Amino acid sequence: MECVRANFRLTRLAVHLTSATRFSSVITRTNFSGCARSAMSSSSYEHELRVAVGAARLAARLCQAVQKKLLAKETQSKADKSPVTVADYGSQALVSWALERGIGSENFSMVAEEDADDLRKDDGLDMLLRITDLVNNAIIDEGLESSPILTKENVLEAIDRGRSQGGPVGRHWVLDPIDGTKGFLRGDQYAVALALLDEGEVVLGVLACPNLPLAGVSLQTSSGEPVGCLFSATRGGGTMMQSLNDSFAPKQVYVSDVDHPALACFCESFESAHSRQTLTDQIAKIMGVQAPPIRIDSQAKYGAMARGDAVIYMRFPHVGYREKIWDHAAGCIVIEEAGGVVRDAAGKRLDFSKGRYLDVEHGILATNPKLIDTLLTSVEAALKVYK
Ligand SMILES: Nc1ncnc2c1ncn2[C@@H]1O[C@H](COP(=O)(O)O)[C@@H](OP(=O)(O)O)[C@H]1O
Ligand SMILES: [Mg+2]
Ligand SMILES: [Mg+2]
Ligand SMILES: [Mg+2]
Repeated sequence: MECVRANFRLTRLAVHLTSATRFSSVITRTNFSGCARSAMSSSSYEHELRVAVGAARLAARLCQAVQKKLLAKETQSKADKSPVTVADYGSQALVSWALERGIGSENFSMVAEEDADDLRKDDGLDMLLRITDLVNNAIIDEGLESSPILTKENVLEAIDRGRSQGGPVGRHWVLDPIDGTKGFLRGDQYAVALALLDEGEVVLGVLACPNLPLAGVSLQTSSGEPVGCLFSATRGGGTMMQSLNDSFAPKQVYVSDVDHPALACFCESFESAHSRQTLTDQIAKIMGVQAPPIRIDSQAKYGAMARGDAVIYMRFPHVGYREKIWDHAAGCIVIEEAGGVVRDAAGKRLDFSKGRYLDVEHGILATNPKLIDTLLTSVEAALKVYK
């Protein structure tokens, strides 16, 4: 395994900095004139990137504060039985607030995982008050305002700005305020995942991963290592990684160029309910992958892969599950701009333009261009047996 790790390191090529990627965590209050807007719609998305990084970072700080002392009463069970915490809601409210402040409210559209329905009920009031406190404190701690500015009604509105249906026309922000809520509750990996869709294409993605080791994840990852990574990508601009607390400057990252399956390892969900791990074991076996999988929660996997920690990503939900765009949009561009390939099991690119859902054939795969054909052939062979 150590030899595999050494191989990963070799794939981390030259570090380079660009002015576009020297991010500031400050969120600017900007009202764009029509003229500024058309200049802004150039392909660089520099301003949007700066605002998105600031928003994701602000939300990640709230999540970190909550994860340290989460109480049982601060978690709800949604209609589909999945968990949602004060941090999921707080993160969504903060990102919504920060995006609107930085980008402007005209034509603002956001497709986000959470909504405020349960918080509007009588028994949601305690939780709403706690979220309102958390959000205001995060804004004050960041020095963005000097006193609380959001009422509980403002918080409800900010959360519910995420109800957009997305689609192929115009711009839509895509937010998973905490991806990997189960990992978050366990004290493991999670990510604040934010992407921008422009005319149906993902053009920007940010993944804030507060618990991801800076030095990389592997089967031997130990506790006590420095953690907290932020990945960001714009279409055509590459993928950058920096530390969440700014202790080192952004550097460009690349997927592994390992071209032999025997030297590759794959990553997948920690939760076996989220992906068919017996199927992925079979695919790995057919392919000739020898290392056991690295199992971690959330799109932190996409970030880890983008910097070469793992060579392959596989996700095969159980029959009947429909993927959502916020679970993959940011991760997908982070991998593609690091030189990787993301496909469904039929070899098609993921289409984020169809609304809130992401319809994929069987599952989602990612690897480098050298291994994608072998991976797809192995998937096809395994699916014939384990459909
Ligand atoms: N039965 C299921 N099958 C596949 N994915 C599921 C699932 N139930 C929940 N998920 C999704 O899996 C995401 C976590 O991904 P991972 O398995 O990579 O950690 C969850 O995101 P949230 O935690 O944002 O709800 C959720 O959207
Ligand atoms: Mg969820
Ligand atoms: Mg998610
Ligand atoms: Mg979530």
